[in-house]
Amino acid sequence: MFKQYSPQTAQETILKRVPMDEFDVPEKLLDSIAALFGERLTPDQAVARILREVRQEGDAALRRWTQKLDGQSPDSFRVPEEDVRAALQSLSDEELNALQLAADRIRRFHQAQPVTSWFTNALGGTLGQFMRPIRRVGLYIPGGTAPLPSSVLMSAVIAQVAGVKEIAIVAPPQKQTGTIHPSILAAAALIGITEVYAIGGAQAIAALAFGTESIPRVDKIYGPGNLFVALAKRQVFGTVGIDSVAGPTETVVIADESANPAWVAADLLAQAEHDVLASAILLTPSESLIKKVQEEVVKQYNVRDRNEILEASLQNRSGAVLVKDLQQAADLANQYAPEHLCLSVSDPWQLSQEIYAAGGIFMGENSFEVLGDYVAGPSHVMPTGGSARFNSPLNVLDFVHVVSLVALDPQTTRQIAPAAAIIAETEGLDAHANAAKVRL
Ligand SMILES: NC(=O)c1ccc[n+]([C@@H]2O[C@H](COP(=O)([O-])OP(=O)(O)OC[C@H]3O[C@@H](n4cnc5c(N)ncnc54)[C@H](O)[C@@H]3O)[C@@H](O)[C@H]2O)c1
Ligand SMILES: N[C@H](CO)Cc1c[nH]c[nH+]1
Ligand SMILES: [Zn+2]
Repeated sequence: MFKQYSPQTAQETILKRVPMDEFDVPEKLLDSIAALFGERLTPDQAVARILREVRQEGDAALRRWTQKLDGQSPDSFRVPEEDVRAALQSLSDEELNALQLAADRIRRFHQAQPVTSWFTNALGGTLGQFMRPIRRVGLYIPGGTAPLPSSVLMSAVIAQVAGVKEIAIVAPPQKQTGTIHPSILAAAALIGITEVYAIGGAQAIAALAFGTESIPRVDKIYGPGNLFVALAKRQVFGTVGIDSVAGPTETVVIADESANPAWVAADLLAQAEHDVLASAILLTPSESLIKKVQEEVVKQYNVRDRNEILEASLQNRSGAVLVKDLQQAADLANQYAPEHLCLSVSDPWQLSQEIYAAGGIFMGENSFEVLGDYVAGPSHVMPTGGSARFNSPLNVLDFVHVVSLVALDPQTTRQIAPAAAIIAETEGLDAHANAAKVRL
């Protein structure tokens, strides 16, 4: 169930990075797409069709796809504000306290992030950069396999820290109740957000990107989601901003003999339960640790009711790789650029010096990854699919943008305008040159 690989076979299989639209999608998922769309389409093609239809037809297409994919035909997508607030009653004090603790830690962590406007007088007059919050943002909250109220906090609190004025949340309606899971609504209410829409998947991303009769479009879309959500975000980029591609969860654990095999197995299983396309990979120079982890995986496998998902994700994109040494483990991890990288080794600080491509590094067994999912402080919305080579976990900078400020004094203007005129003439742009010369 949790196979062993050599570094070479791992690189050809579980560690191989392919663009998201070329994912080796399980046959069962392709069959479900064919049944839903009436023809055999790749996930990327299916997403393109949903986006096109919502863009052209607005709410009508949104309703049609919500019916097809989530089995609901709502009169209105907006969850009434009183229902959002009332959801707080659905949680126990214990649950509310845990969410409050998480929200407080996420807020304090992000308030410590330096994000400041700055100015200089060194170039004549004043030049600088204003940091301005993005005006209206849309946050996707996953809810297909499991409702994730933690994702509300892991994105919305950061938007609040950045000073975003309008925050809209979308999450899929539950098949059983026809509306969003109350824990998601309660997490929104807990931090004072009440603009919530019960739509999910690619159709929700389309609504946020293009706007519909009932959903005003946003300036930038954030948040994690399954393959359909991630592909949709990628396809609408340009029409709106997106944070990053935060698709199916990935965890790499680098472990040595000092690691506790039961804990390593628990951490791998935890992330494998997210999605049939999730990946959970162990890199270790210890064959005996692999054996023990494999035994533990089997022992701990019966985690609640997620066996079907676990089985698929452990088969598809997961496994243990027997490496030569920890340096080779670090090299493979850097090539793969996982969302989460857990260092269950005797000296994680030393090994961390070798790592340059990962969404987040979890140092040693006290800092296990599930704490990062919920309460540590940094956002759990992290880049996947290899995009951790160039993207970052969600943070305050994602919710602001730079506006340049040019306020020159007359003396500097006179001094630099001739150079502007010369460059304009070099470019053959006479009107530009003229605009500089008429000042001289
Ligand atoms: N990278 C991160 O930071 C991060 C964080 C949290 C969660 N995640 C990931 O988020 C994902 C959550 O996925 P989920 O499925 O539970 O919820 P989801 O809300 O992302 O997706 C559910 C929606 O997918 C659409 N959908 C389902 N099957 C479809 C099909 N065959 N064709 C077209 N659309 C279809 C439906 O509209 C449904 O509403 C997981 O992959 C998890 O690993 C990632
Ligand atoms: N592991 C996910 C990030 O990839 C975040 C999450 C939410 N709830 C549980 N886990
Ligand atoms: Zn998780």
